[in-house]
Amino acid sequence: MSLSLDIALRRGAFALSVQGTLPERGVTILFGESGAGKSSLLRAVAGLEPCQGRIEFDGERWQGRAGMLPAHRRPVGLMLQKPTLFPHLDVTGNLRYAARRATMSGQRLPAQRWEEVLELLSLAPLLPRRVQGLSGGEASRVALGRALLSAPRLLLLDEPLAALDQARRQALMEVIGRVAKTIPVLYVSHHLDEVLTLGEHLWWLRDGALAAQGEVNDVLAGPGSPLAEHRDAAVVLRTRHLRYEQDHHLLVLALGACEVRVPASGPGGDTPRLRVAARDVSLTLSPASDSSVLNILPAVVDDVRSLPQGQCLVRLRCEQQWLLARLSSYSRDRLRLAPGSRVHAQIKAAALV
Ligand SMILES: Nc1ncnc2c1ncn2[C@@H]1O[C@H](COP(=O)(O)OP(=O)(O)OP(=O)(O)O)[C@@H](O)[C@H]1O
Repeated sequence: MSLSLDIALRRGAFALSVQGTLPERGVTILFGESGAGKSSLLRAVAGLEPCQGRIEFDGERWQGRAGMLPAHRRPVGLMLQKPTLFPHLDVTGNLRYAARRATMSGQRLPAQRWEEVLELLSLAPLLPRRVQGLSGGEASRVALGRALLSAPRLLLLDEPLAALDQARRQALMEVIGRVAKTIPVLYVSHHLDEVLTLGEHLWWLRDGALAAQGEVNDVLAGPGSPLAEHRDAAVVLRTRHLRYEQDHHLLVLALGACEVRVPASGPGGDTPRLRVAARDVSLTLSPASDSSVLNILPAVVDDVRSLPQGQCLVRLRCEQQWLLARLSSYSRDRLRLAPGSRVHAQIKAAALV
C-alpha cells in the first residue's frame, strides 16, 4: 500500500468524505460524474486543498493531527486539469525547474531521464518556445513532462488527455502506463475509454464518497457497477500472448485454459489487455460448432440484472475472470438464465479490434 487516506472537506454545499488505499504501483482511475469531487480529492492529496483527517504515503504522515506537510515537500508529480506552466519561463525553463526541484528534494535524477522524457513526449521541438504560444495539447505534454521530471514517487493526473487528439491520447496513455510500472498513479477521468485502456484499479466517486474501489473488473462488473446501464459497459480481460497466426492475421491469446483470437496486424508485444464490451457478447447453452464466431468460451452465470427497455446485463464467471453480456430479457427468459446456469459466451473476433 502506498497512499492511505481518510479525509473530509466541505466547500459550500459540497461535502467530500473519502477513505481509501492505493496499491503500490499501477494506474488507479478516480472516476465519477462531473461535480463528484475528483479534482478536490486529488488536490487534497497534493496538499493544495486544506482538509481534515489523515493522509499517509509510504509510512510518511502528510496530514494528521500534527499538521499538514506543505505541497512543495510532497514527492508528487502533479498535472492539473488546466496545465499551469510558468509564463515567465520558456518550455526548457519549465522543464528544468521540475528537474531542479527533484534534485533539491534529494531525489537523484538519472542522467538519461531528461532525454527519455523529451523523447517520450516529443518535446524537443518545443524547448525554445514561450509557453503562451503553446496549443492546449502542447501545453499538456509539457505539463506531463514537468510532472515526470520532478522524480515523483506518486503521480497525480487530473484529466491529462483532455486537450489531445486521439493519436496523442493513445501515445500518452502508453507513456503513463509505462510510468505506472514503477510508481502509483492516481488518474482523474470520466472517460470509459481511459478506464478500459489504462485502469488497473478503480476508485468510483459519487457525491463526494467512494461508492466502490478495487481491481478494475471487480468494480466494472460488481453489483453496483457505475456502468451497468451504460451502452458501452465492458470489462478488461487479462490474457497471455500465445502466438500470431500470420495467414489469418490473428493474435492468439490465452485466457486461462481457453484461447481467444483477436485480429491484429502483427505479433504485438506487451501483456494484452482485452476490452470486451457487454453488447458484443452473446450466450448459447451448448457450444455452437457451426458458428462463424471465433471465440466461444465456457462460462457460468453469476448474476442477471434487469435493465430498462427490455434489456438485461448478465455477469459471468469465465476462467476466473468477470465477463458481461448484454441481452434482451426475451433471450434471458428463453434460455432460462439464472445464477449457476452453464453457458457458452460467444465473442466475435471482429468486435475485439
Ligand atoms: N470553493 C468552492 N466553493 C463552493 N463549491 C465548490 C468549491 N470548490 C468546489 N466546489 C464544488 O465542489 C464540487 C466538486 O468539485 P470538483 O471540481 O472536485 O468535482 P469534479 O468531480 O472534479 O468535477 P469535474 O469532472 O467537472 O471536473 C462541485 O459541485 C463544485 O462546484
